[in-house]
Amino acid sequence: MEIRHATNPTDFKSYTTERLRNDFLIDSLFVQGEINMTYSHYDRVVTGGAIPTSQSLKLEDQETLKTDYFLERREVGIINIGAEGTVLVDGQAYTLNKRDCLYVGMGNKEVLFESSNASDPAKFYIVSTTAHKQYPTKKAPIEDAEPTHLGSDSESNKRTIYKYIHADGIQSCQLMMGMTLLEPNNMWNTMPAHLHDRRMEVYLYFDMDENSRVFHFMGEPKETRHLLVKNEQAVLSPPWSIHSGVGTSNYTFIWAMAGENYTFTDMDAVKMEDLK
Ligand SMILES: O=C[C@H](O)[C@@H](O)CC(=O)C(=O)O
Ligand SMILES: [Zn+2]
Repeated sequence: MEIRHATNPTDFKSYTTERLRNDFLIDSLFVQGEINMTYSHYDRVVTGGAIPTSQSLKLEDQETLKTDYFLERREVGIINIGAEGTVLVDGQAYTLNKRDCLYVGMGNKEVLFESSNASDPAKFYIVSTTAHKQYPTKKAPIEDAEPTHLGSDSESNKRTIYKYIHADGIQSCQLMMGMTLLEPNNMWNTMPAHLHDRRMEVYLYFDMDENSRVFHFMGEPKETRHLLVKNEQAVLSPPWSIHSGVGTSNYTFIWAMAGENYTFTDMDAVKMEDLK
């Protein structure tokens, strides 16, 4: 598992493009036949991708976690962004179609990923956080997620936020997870921007063409930077950073949060005049 250390906003000001990408961009999550994970020291969030083909893939990394099994002291949210697949949780099978979410609680010893068709595999996006008690394993298709309609055509940010794992949905210790779908011809997310110094966040951008890019904006409001993000790449957002993006064409993204509180609406809006 790759380790990403935390940084502070003062040092961040001097970072080059290369340093920004090394620290905050997760550029190869999804590789056929592999499970790839990145461990961030922001709230100890593990971000991963798994594309099982002919063989199943197992959620594990004892060497990094030094626990007997992955979910000994953790919980995990899984969203399939590929074709149909199955997650086996201690032998219990959960079939996930594209955009279905599965929460697996602390204490489950074995989590296996499988694709229904090796030539058209599932793509499991994984976000795991530390946990202190077991909540029930639960599956939710996007239809069961709570929708919030935001934005407008005139601002090019008309979109729907679907919350899967949150206070009024699938219960967890600290993980919050959902998906934001932009309406066709709408390219902006999360603008006006916000902060929540109580929680870090991870964005996964997907459903993009090979040559499309998202300009993802980060940094303190008065000191912004950007990352060029391709299809199926993720960005780690420090608690002190804005997290907003604009695409060269349409895209979808999954957001996940962890930290001090469990209040989705706890966001400090950034005034346009304060953005630099
Ligand atoms: O803290 C919450 C997260 O940044 C996202 O939910 C924002 C988002 O999906 C959007 O505005 O489209
Ligand atoms: Zn946010």
